[in-house]
Amino acid sequence: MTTDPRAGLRLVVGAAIVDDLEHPTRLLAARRTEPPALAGGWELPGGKVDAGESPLSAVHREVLEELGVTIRLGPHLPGPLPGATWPLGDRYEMLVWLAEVVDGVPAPIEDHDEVRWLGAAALHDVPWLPADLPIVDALAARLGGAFGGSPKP
Ligand SMILES: Nc1nc2c([nH]c(=O)n2[C@H]2C[C@H](O)[C@@H](COP(=O)(O)OP(=O)(O)OP(=O)(O)O)O2)c(=O)[nH]1
Repeated sequence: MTTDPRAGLRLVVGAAIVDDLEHPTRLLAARRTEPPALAGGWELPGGKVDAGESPLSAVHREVLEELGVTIRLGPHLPGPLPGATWPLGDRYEMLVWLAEVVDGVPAPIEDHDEVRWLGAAALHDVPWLPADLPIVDALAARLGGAFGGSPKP
């Protein structure tokens, strides 16, 4: 018998908020304040899907709670796991959508102390949480190089 090493991962949802879904030039990054082990790391706004909640409801709820904005979702940014999710360590997997703001101005209301719009040249200027690095690289590729890619070794 085989066991799926990813079975039982808790689902997290994340929004890759860009300035314009049709013509993206900047990505919104948010700096975490909690827990201490992750504080100071930059991430996509989002969070855990609550019991009985749909992933769609969860991503809208989390972004509104954290940044005070309403978003419109674009396509998924598919990850490598079976559900097109991205691995976040060995406890979580994250479903990511591209998104844009339709109401409000993003502010670090809850769980973050800074938000920043990153253009192509600055995409890797912030210390992303380790699990987010491949996601940021995929965003760069997906968006046609508008954001640039990882620095070449
Ligand atoms: N939201 C989010 N979480 C991420 C990212 N990258 C990453 O490793 N994580 C981790 C951090 C956490 O361990 C976990 C998500 O939990 P969270 O703390 O954001 O969830 P939440 O807002 O529902 O928090 P809580 O109410 O349970 O405290 O995934 C990311 O880009 N966005």
